[in-house]
Amino acid sequence: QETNAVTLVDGLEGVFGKQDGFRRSGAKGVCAKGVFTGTPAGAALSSASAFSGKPVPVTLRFSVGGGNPRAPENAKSVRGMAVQMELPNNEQWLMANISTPVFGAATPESFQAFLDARRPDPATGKPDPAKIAAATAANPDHKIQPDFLKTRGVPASYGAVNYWGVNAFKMTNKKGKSQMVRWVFEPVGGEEFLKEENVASTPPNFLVDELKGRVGQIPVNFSFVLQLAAAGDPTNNPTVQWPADRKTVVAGNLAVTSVEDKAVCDSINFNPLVLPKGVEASDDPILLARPGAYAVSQGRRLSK
Ligand code: HEM
Repeated sequence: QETNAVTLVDGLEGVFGKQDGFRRSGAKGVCAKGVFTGTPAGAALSSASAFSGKPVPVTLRFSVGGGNPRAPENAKSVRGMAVQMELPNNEQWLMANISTPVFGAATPESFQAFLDARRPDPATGKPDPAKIAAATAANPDHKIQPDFLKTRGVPASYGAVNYWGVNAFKMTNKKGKSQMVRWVFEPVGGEEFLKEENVASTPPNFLVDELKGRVGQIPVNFSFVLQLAAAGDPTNNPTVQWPADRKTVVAGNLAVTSVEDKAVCDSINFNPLVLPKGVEASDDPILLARPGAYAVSQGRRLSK
């Protein structure tokens, strides 16, 4: 069977159920506003106006990975931060970043197999462990993201965890020089995780109030860090990290300034291929599969 935008969203609905009105992934979340300010080091890599040094208004959406609108937040699951920058000349830069440096599958076909194996068995209402084991054996890339999550705690705040872009992108500067990059938003105050002994007693819905409190009390800032590929680093596999010693550049700062009503984000589809001049997609098949699936999900959630 062919894998496409519809089969992928059907796969998400198969795992999480049809949750009318909610995103088919990142279903549980909260909207926010902020300001992005680029650095000269960013401008040296990309001609994008985001790096002009002038403050850029942004709409943000923080979320919990997956299609469950009631997902518990005291769990070692994926957190998301989606970003919509409003740039001059009607340009936008949209991103949807996650709290792991890798994705759960290397290709759309492998992600389809990951989802299909986790669809609950109608007889038991639960996924069949044998099907999951068979899918993992056939697709060893399924192990990489869960293995990473096991090495981390439960994020203590939407405002204090790293958010990686995961997919590779191409940046081109004013001189026409191009460089493949990956990015990560790193909280300026460092990452914060719940103490193991406090996880069980932490309420399953603490993240929105925590973020409101944090934004009201302290600056909530992230550094926007670019990792520069060297020759031969793969740009088409979101489960393979580049070596940790690759050069990094602080290309900007993101300040989260307010928490907003859900409605502010409902109409936004954080299509990661809406890019400004100076930034282009890589050949990563997962990246290229995302816009179609997001559009199918958006159509379904806005119509029902
Ligand atoms: C083929 C692979 C993927 C598929 C099929 C997929 C599918 C989806 C869908 C259907 C949505 C809901 C969109 C909406 O209703 O507006 C979504 C949201 C999201 N995805 Fe993906 N995704 C994929 C890969 C990724 C990757 C690689 C990342 C991270 C780099 C990512 C991060 C996110 C985030 C953070 C959200 C929530 C965005 C928001 O707040 O609106 N996804 N994804």
